[in-house]
Amino acid sequence: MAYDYDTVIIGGGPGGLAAAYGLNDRQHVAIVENNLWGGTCPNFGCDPKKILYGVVEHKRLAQNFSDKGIQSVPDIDWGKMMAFKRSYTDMVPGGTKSGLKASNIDAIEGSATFSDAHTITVAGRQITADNFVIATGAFPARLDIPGKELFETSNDFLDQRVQPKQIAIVGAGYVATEIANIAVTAGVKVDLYQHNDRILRDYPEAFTKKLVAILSAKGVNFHWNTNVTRLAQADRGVELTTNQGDDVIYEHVYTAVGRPANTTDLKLCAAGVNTDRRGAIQVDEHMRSSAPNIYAVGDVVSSAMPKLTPVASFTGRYVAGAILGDDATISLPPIPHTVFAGPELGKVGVSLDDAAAQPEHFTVSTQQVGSWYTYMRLADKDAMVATVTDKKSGQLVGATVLATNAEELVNYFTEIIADQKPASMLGKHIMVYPSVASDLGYFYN
Ligand SMILES: Cc1cc2nc3c(=O)[nH]c(=O)nc-3n(C[C@H](O)[C@H](O)[C@H](O)COP(=O)(O)OP(=O)(O)OC[C@H]3O[C@@H](n4cnc5c(N)ncnc54)[C@H](O)[C@@H]3O)c2cc1C
Ligand SMILES: NC(=O)c1ccc[n+]([C@@H]2O[C@H](COP(=O)([O-])OP(=O)(O)OC[C@H]3O[C@@H](n4cnc5c(N)ncnc54)[C@H](O)[C@@H]3O)[C@@H](O)[C@H]2O)c1
Repeated sequence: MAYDYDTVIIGGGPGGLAAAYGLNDRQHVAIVENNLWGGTCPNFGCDPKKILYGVVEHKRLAQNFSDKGIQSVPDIDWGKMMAFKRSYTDMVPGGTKSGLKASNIDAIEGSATFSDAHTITVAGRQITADNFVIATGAFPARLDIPGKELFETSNDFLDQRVQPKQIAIVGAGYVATEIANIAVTAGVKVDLYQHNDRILRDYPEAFTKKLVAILSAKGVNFHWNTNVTRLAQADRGVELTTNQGDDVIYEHVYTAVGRPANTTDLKLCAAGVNTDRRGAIQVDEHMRSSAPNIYAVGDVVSSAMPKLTPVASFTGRYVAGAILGDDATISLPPIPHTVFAGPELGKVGVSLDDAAAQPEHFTVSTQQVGSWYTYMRLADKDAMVATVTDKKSGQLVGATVLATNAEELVNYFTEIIADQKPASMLGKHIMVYPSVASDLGYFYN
């Protein structure tokens, strides 16, 4: 049977785009998007977040140097900071769409729903394809409480035109920590409500406790072991009630309690695509769903794979190869993570908790590096680095870093771990001195 396309991709974010650009040389390809071309990362995620982060980091660094030659700490002009962000984000959807056009990929606008495994409907038009790739990402969850429609999301925060005086954030994961840091550094009063007593549960507690102390010193007011039970519209904002008896009015209350897969409107059952109980698409080791011609990539997938842009792109490229006939199963390289929280907290490979639980296999070395030259000159007294080495092979297998520019050090560690180099190779090359890379040798010698 002749289909309209060889492959149609649903979702124009990093995962979908990587799949489309992996196929367009060899196949007739279309991609469907129901919001902004480019998806979450460049429009509502990583990129705008890091633009705002770059601005507020100047204030944090100036504060660190306030008794070291910097005479006045700058104020942040929120409106100009947001305009700077928009000077980037405003270009993203148009630029993405023209790139698709130039590459002969049909860019179709509207929401896709399946009517069978080879047919979708978009804006009333039926489109058929031999293969589909679902790359619809994730959406911000809201607690199921009275007034939940009053929650705003990280999308709203990243496009907040006027500087608020006082906001509440619910949750203490990646999104909450990063927007709390941007807001508080810019001069907003921030209350953060967390249902248990820690932030960033996937990071070691010794590191997250330090980060909590740093964020508290900046002014973030943590409400631990507190459940938000109700939101209500008030004259001057939103009234937030908790099980601890708090009753406070905020200009904005942001939800940051996780991002479930975005599948509710796809009518997946019509195509025979199975999901887990949270709606994420189940795939095999070829990223293929329960319908053999339908694949899934990126944040929409049900798996332990981290929900990050480079992972979405990696899985998109992998699926393009699988559709073109490569039958190798997917194998992910070590995946680095970083929370941009002023300073950064990053990690890669074997976690400190897993290493500590297997002392016969791993050596953990934790170093307070605030007095090292690199961090001393950045006035980063809290800097801390832990490495995990495999006892038998001597290879570096994991690292966790809390420091200014941690993401750069984590990237170096990622290369060394991915290349399966012995830890003793760290620092064997000549690096620019002084730099983050020129410290590598010190972690082992
Ligand atoms: C505030 C924030 C900060 C982040 N920061 C980082 C970071 O620093 N580093 C990092 O690696 N990751 C970060 N992430 C995560 C990153 O943005 C995601 O992992 C990445 O965007 C996932 O890509 P994706 O292609 O799977 O999904 P998405 O980028 O979400 O793209 C999915 C697309 O599908 C579209 N869509 C959905 N349903 C349909 C439908 N039925 N029909 C047509 N189109 C549809 C959506 O509109 C969307 O454009 C951040 C996320 C957030 C929210
Ligand atoms: N720098 C980055 O790489 C970056 C930045 C932002 C987002 N992301 C990605 O987006 C994903 C989603 O981020 P997120 O912060 O929304 O999720 P998250 O999983 O990181 O954090 C969710 C938070 O909500 C809390 N929570 C969960 N259920 C709750 C409930 N019922 N009541 C109250 N609190 C509850 C959790 O304890 C946790 O603190 C991340 O896992 C990450 O993959 C990455």
